[in-house]
Amino acid sequence: MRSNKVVHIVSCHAEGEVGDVIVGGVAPPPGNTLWEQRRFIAEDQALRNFVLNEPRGGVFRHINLLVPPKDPRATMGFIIMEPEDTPPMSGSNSICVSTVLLDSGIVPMQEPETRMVLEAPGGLVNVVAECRNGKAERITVTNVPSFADKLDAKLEVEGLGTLTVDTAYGGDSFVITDARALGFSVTPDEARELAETGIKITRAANEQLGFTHPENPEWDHISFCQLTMPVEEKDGILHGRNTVVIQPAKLDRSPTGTGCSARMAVLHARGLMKVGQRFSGHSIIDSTFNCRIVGETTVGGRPAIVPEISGRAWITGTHQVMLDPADPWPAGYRLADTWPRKQ
Ligand SMILES: O=C(O)[C@H]1NCC[C@@H]1O
Repeated sequence: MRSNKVVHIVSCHAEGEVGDVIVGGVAPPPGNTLWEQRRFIAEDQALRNFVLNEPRGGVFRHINLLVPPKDPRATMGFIIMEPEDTPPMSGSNSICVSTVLLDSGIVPMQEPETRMVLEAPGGLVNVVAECRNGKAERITVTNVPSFADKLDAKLEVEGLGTLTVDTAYGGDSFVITDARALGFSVTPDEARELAETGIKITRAANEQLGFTHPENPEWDHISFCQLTMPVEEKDGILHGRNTVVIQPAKLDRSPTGTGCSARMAVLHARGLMKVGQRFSGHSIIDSTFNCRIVGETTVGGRPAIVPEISGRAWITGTHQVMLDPADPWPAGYRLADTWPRKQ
């Protein structure tokens, strides 16, 4: 066996969505801020291609790179690599990162509760981990401020007609629309069609509505389409099933922490959710994130909420990803059978 590169990865998933964590073998990328380091990773593509492309990765995979924090309040920084994007923040990935940091002993665990601050490219997030018998059993993340952008916008989508949609930011940018109006009930048998429909909606939303984060103009597109089932109230808690379509055309297996944050921002903007109220987001595989609005704030002068998301993650393995110097595909490859062109 020979290799001129070894990347050490602890694999993990949060409520079904893969969020592997690089714990060694990669030097911190250049940059004075986490955002500049994120930009380097996104533009350079070398690490992204090495770990995400086949034969080492695949379209189902998200990988997080641990980096020393730039902000002295944070214990650790992390840069999220999704199949096509290198986003400001991610709910499932932040839950995986927290779990790997604690369960693998990188950050000392305190039972029954460990608190830490993590630095994502999109800002600081507070983490409270419920820990028992050496395992971080539940991770609660106070997400970055989230806000509704456009409510009840009209969107023309080829083959679907005129849809009514909302756009919102919850650590990443969303177009949100009613799944039932499109004939879906968000069940696993619909997965392929949901993914193809969501990608069409995201493309149309980027062409017709657009999005620019008011305090970070570099985040200037809509990343995801969230297809939602109606909200129902049970015992004072709002419940909502959804699926989130990730570029190039895959569904989030988790209820999507940034998506639940964006949805709560929309509910709050409509007066349908107040500070302190709880929302349970349910995914296409019936996993759950317990969410809450913990406060109100502003982003670039517009009303915003401070969302909390809570879920569980489990380590699935460890890997040493290597490169044989004779491998003819050192950057790997993508084929459109599983990895369609980004739209
Ligand atoms: O939970 C989330 O926010 C994410 N899951 C994968 C894609 C999103 O970043």
